[in-house]
Amino acid sequence: MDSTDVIYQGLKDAGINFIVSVPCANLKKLLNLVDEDPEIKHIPVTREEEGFGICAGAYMGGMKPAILMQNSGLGNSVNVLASLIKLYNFPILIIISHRGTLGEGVYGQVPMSKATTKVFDSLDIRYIKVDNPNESEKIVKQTWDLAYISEEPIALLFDINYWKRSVDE
Ligand SMILES: O=C(O)C(=O)CS(=O)(=O)O
Repeated sequence: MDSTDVIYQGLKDAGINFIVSVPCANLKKLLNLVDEDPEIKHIPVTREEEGFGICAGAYMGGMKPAILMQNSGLGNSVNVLASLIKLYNFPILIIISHRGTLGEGVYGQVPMSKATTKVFDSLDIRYIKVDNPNESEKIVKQTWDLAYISEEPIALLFDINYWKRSVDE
């Protein structure tokens, strides 16, 4: 198991069965695991705001939704998060590849990196920075469970160095 496998296992433990995604290089393996899983309906989308709307509909249809995205897409999602997801209390597990953090090589990733937590704070959306892959499976499951009972979206932030860390076997 590596740092991606434990996130995937947490999604399975949580019973997440509907996932939308906008790709990021750091999510490549997770996207493949999700796409190959017959128990998960995977919908790749072109913009994160579209994905949040689809997750809302899936939840109303009885599914347990998550979105896999890069933090840069949070900028595309402010209105849908405020005016639909938060307003009508949709639980969504938000798995974020947090780019622009230590080790980032792409300058264009820096502005949204600094804005990410401020945007979540302004929207009153809880977020958890996950640094230790050994805790990821439990955190992913518990975060969905908390999102579900509190009827709200909750984000997990995985920075650039997270994906380089190993899991204690
Ligand atoms: O591939 C990605 O994850 C990107 O966002 C493009 S780049 O910022 O890595 O160039």
